[in-house]
Amino acid sequence: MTDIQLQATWEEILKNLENSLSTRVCNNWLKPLKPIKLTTEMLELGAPNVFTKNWVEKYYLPFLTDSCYEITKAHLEISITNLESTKDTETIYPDELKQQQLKKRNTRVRTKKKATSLAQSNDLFQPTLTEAMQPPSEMTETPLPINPGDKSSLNPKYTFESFVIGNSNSFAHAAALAIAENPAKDYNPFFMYGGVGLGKTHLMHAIGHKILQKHPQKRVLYTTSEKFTNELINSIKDGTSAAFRQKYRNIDVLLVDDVQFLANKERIQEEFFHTFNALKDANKQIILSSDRPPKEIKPLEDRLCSRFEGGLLADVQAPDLETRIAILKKKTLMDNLDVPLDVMTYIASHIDNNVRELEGALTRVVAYASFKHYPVTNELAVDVLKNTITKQETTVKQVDKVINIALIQETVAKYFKLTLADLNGKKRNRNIAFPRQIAMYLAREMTDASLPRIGGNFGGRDHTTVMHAHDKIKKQYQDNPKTASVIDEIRKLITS
Ligand SMILES: Nc1ncnc2c1ncn2[C@@H]1O[C@H](COP(=O)(O)OP(=O)(O)OP(=O)(O)O)[C@@H](O)[C@H]1O
Repeated sequence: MTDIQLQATWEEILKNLENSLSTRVCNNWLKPLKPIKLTTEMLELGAPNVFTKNWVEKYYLPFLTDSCYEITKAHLEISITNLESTKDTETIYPDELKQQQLKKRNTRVRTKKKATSLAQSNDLFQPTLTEAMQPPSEMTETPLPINPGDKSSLNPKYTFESFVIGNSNSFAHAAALAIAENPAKDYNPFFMYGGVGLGKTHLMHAIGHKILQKHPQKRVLYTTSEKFTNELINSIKDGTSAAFRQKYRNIDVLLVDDVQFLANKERIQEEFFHTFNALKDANKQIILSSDRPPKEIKPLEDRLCSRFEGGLLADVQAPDLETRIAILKKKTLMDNLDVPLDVMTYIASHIDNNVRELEGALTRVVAYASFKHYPVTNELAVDVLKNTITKQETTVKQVDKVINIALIQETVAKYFKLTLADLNGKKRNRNIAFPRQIAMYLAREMTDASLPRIGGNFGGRDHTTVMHAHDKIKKQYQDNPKTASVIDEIRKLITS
């Protein structure tokens, strides 16, 4: 049989496998195999590494045998050879491999125990371990190894183009872009932190995409600290630590989300520390995210904490009103949804500290409208979201008028002929700072919103800034008739 015939037969076998296995499994595990020899008795395949060989033998051999029969109508024995040079592997992990060979028979029992005791040392491991004992899951497994240019760990929707920049995330965005342009140059590691649903994951993926656009041969892997943990436990269980290390140390850009889950997991932290060092020493880019800064991840080994802090830290805060509206506008544009601006303003002014929830609210309103064949209106949004939006955030001063921070900001901005961006922005000149303080004062007086919530709506400002503005304007209202009449006039506009 010629090489071309061999290749064509193998391709037929592969194509036929797609009827019984998912594309992802075929792509990750079976397509990397190379046909070496086909006789009437056997098919010899080459695996790129020992891990793939073991994995395919363990889980996919019956599928291969069946598919071979369907194509060749012969009962072939499948033999898989590890194509990776043993010499090279030994240079990298001599101890691991020797140990593996020596302990081959006992490994399974002992490593299973080891994984179990690891798991028992921390409750958080319990579901993780259960998961680890399962056959490969398409959702949790990442391919081994990572191929150059492989984008499969990245969400195609999370790009720089779909990310809205505002005061709350401009620093993190600028840093992310700089790193994407020049990976492993100035900011390594890059550590992003901030509350839930504020765009950290989105930015991480955007970096990955951009790097691959510029350098299509780079190996980029996005993962979470939980996945890292699962894979490590799996590798201990299966005696494949060498393959685990090879995977994680043989990439150009490692993006690890939610590293706060490393807290309290000593053994995982140790492995992560070595992975981190290996990549850093090889001048590879590391990007991390967490819901809190490194110092607040506890307990976290000091050496790991100091490494996390050794690069660039960037916090991502809750977006201000303008950014929230812009995010909704972008989403409607991208998803081709027809939503009036006042509906977006209503949603954005009520859901202010989680973009995921903000997008969810928009989706619910649009879905409900389309399901019922209603037009998307403010009344509909109020109705659909009535259980999501707590009454605390708004005060109904008149029977049919809802007064909220957004309305106050819009009215004040209009009165002083400013843009919302100015009112909520960073500029401090008196013709902007004074209206801003009036708006903060009115927000405090006319709604039940808390000081931090008001501050968050004014470009992510601190509650003490709101307190100061409120006290100052309150005093002026009492002492200065001109200021008092301006405020009364604005108040009337708001309630009218
Ligand atoms: N500035 C933004 N522009 C566009 N979309 C955004 C922005 N910020 C967040 N999102 C969207 O909000 C959703 C949640 O963002 P993401 O998952 O990145 O948050 P996160 O900070 O990683 O949260 P978590 O800590 O829960 O993982 C995503 O759909 C993301 O695309």
